[in-house]
Amino acid sequence: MTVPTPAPAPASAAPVLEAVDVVRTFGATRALDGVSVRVEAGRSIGIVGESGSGKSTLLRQLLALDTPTSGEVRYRGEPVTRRDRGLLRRLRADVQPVFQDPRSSLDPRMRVGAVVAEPLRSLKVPGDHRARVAEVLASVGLDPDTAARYPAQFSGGQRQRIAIARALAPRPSVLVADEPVSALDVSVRGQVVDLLQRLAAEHGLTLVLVSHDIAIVGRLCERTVVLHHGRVVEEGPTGALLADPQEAYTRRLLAAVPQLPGA
Ligand SMILES: Nc1ncnc2c1ncn2[C@@H]1O[C@H](COP(=O)(O)OP(=O)(O)OP(=O)(O)O)[C@@H](O)[C@H]1O
Repeated sequence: MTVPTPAPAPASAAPVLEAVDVVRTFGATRALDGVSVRVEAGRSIGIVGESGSGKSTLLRQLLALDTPTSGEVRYRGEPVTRRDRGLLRRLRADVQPVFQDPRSSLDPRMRVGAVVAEPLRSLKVPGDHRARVAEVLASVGLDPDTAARYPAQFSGGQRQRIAIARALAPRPSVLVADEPVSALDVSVRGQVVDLLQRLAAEHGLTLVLVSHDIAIVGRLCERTVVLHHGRVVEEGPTGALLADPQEAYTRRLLAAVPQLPGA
C-alpha cells in the first residue's frame, strides 16, 4: 500500500485575517499601539501577554466587533469597514468566536439545540439545522439528546464543548478563541485543549487563540505573538519562542507558566 505523503506546507500561506498597524485607544489608554499580525489560512496562532496587554482588544478587532482608532483589519485581503455589509456577513459566517466562560456565553433560557443552531439562524444558513446540530454535537463528543436539555444541566467542560459546537455549526474556516479553558476546572482543561487540537486538524481550521497561559499555546499553536502594553514585542514559531525567548518580557511570562495536566 502506498501512503500518500502530505505536500510540504508553503513557507507562507495566504492571510485570512490581518491586523495592519492597528491602534485602539480608550481615552488615554492605548490598548493597541500599532499592532500588525497575520493570521494565515489553515495555521494556528497564539496571542499571549499578561492581563491588560491588549489580547482581547486585538481579538475583538479580528472578529470585527470593534473598529480600530487607526490602521486596518483585512479579511481575505479586503479592508473590513462597517459600510461593507457583504464582507462583514462573509466574515461573520467564516470567523467564529469561542469565549472564555461558557456560563455567561450560553443563554440559560435556551435549550442546547437552539443555542447551537443560533448562528445558523442568524446567518440564515440554508438546510436542516436539526441535523447539523446533531452532527456538531457528536463531533465535540456530546450525545444527540444533549440538544433537548439546558446549559445549566452540564458541567463547565461540557458547556465549553457546547460553545465549541455552536462555533462550528456554520462551518467556519477560522476559530477565534479567547481564553477558552481558563474558566474551567484544571482537571478538564487538557481535554478541551485536546478537543480543539483534534477539531482544528480534522476540519483544517485556522485557529487564533488568546491565552495568558503559554503552556496551552505551546500545545495548540504553530506561531505565537507576544503582546506587551498593546505592542508586539516578540513573534515567531512557538517551539523556538518557548525554547529561546529573545525578550526579557517573554522570559518573564515563561517563568510564570502553570503546567497543564498531561503536558
Ligand atoms: N471597553 C473598554 N473601555 C476602556 N478601557 C478598555 C476597554 N477595553 C479594554 N480596555 C483597556 O485596554 C487595555 C487592554 O485590555 P484587554 O482586555 O485587551 O487586555 P487583555 O490582555 O485581554 O487582558 P486580560 O488577560 O485581563 O483579559 C486595558 O488597559 C483595559 O483596561
